[in-house]
Amino acid sequence: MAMMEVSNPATGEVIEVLKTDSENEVLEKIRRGHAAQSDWKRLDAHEKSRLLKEWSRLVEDNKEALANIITSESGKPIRESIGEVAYAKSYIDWYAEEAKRIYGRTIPANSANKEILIAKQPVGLAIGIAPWNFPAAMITRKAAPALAAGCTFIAKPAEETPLTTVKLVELALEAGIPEDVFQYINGYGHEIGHLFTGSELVRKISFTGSTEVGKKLIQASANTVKHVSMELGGHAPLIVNADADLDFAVDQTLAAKFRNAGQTCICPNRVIVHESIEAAFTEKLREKVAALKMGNGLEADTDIGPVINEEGYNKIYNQIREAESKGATVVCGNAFDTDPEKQTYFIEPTVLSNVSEDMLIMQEETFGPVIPITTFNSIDRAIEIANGTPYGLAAYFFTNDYRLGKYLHENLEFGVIGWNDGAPSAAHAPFGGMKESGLGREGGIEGIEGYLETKYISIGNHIQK
Ligand SMILES: NC(=O)c1ccc[n+]([C@@H]2O[C@H](COP(=O)([O-])OP(=O)(O)OC[C@H]3O[C@@H](n4cnc5c(N)ncnc54)[C@H](O)[C@@H]3O)[C@@H](O)[C@H]2O)c1
Ligand SMILES: N[C@@H](CC=O)C(=O)O
Repeated sequence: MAMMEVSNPATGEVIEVLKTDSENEVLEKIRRGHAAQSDWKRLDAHEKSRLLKEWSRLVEDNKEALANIITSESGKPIRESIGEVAYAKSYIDWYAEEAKRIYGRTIPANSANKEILIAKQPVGLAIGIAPWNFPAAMITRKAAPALAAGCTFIAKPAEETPLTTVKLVELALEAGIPEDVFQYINGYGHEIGHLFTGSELVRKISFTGSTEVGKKLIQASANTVKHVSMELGGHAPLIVNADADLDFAVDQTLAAKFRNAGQTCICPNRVIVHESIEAAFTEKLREKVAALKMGNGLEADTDIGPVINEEGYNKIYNQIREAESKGATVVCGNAFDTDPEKQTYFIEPTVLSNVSEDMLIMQEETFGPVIPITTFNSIDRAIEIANGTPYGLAAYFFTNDYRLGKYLHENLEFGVIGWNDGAPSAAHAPFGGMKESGLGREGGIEGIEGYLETKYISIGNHIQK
């Protein structure tokens, strides 16, 4: 029997040892999820809605416990984990309502004795594969619309953070959602992924994670032509124009960048500031960044926790060192506190200036607490830098000029835009990326569409008077 150790990235302590599902157990859960599909699909929409609302109530009642689990297994500061539970719950609340709003329509036919009706049906068993950086919200953002649409659902959490999913599923079952309707599978994605993509019983894969794994899943899903939605990596630009409200832009940059120690898919990774305000912006940012407290997320005053693991740490470390070797200036930070024996990896929040586009940090997703600052002197140049990436998830800009804002919005190739807003995510809005950042949208009315088939019936031979 294979076991999986879950440890706290801030202390290295093992929190729990979980059994992983064997190949047969994975296939059995898929079979059970598929078998439960027809009853769940038939359950009336108001009852599905009620069950989701009950799940939401239990999540609220258990928010401290859930937040503690999130912080213990991911290292995220506890304040942020409380925020993540509220964010995760907001998806359940939204889709509890949307369950009752899966509408069809009628189309005028091209003959008097015909009628065309359009209906929506659940796609079938869906598997939701989630990353470690938002272990609660990335599960509810998939499970809630799937269940609301009438799909049975299996959650596959990241190997670093399975305990949040275990608790969320326990609460869902306590709420009355039948156990074969909502299951989880525990295991290493690269070992069991082929069982999901290879099964004809799985009709949809909803994945959030790296672009590299997302591409593999799209390819492997082609054989059985599954529905896929892909929320993949990002490399968000943040543009600050000369007319921006500087203090506001600095505060929003700080909040957007250092959430979860910079390990958020929509964290600004490339700060592009008008050359006339670079010195003032950088100095204000330096002051605030230097005041952030790094430490164990379970301590209430921690602002920045550790990065998740050695691989993440090495990537960030190399990006900083490579930028320095090519002439970047360290404005603040650049200290490392690691204990490879305990597997704890802390990186002090760092700001780099004099950054150029040939540096790795401007080309690869960072997923860490580092802000590289570069400058522009014309808005088209800022757009060129911003769009110069295969990623297209989120972009931010700060300007009070309406016409400029509209121009930026039209020309930035990103699915989520924050205009004078460093926190654009919301359960009621369609989150997702362009280019290599993904396919499909999660949240909003769009977020349930990916779990629905569109079917039409053309009815002929009406009685003619
Ligand atoms: N676009 C978004 O909404 C969004 C949100 C959060 C994170 N992310 C991205 O996620 C990445 C960080 O998360 P990560 O390191 O956990 O990503 P990852 O791709 O390594 O893993 C994500 C999940 O995929 C599973 N997995 C890995 N290989 C698999 C395979 N071959 N088949 C099936 N499943 C497999 C893992 O077990 C994990 O559950 C970053 O690139 C980040 O930008 C994107
Ligand atoms: N931070 C994202 C998720 C990706 O990391 C969100 O705001 O939903």
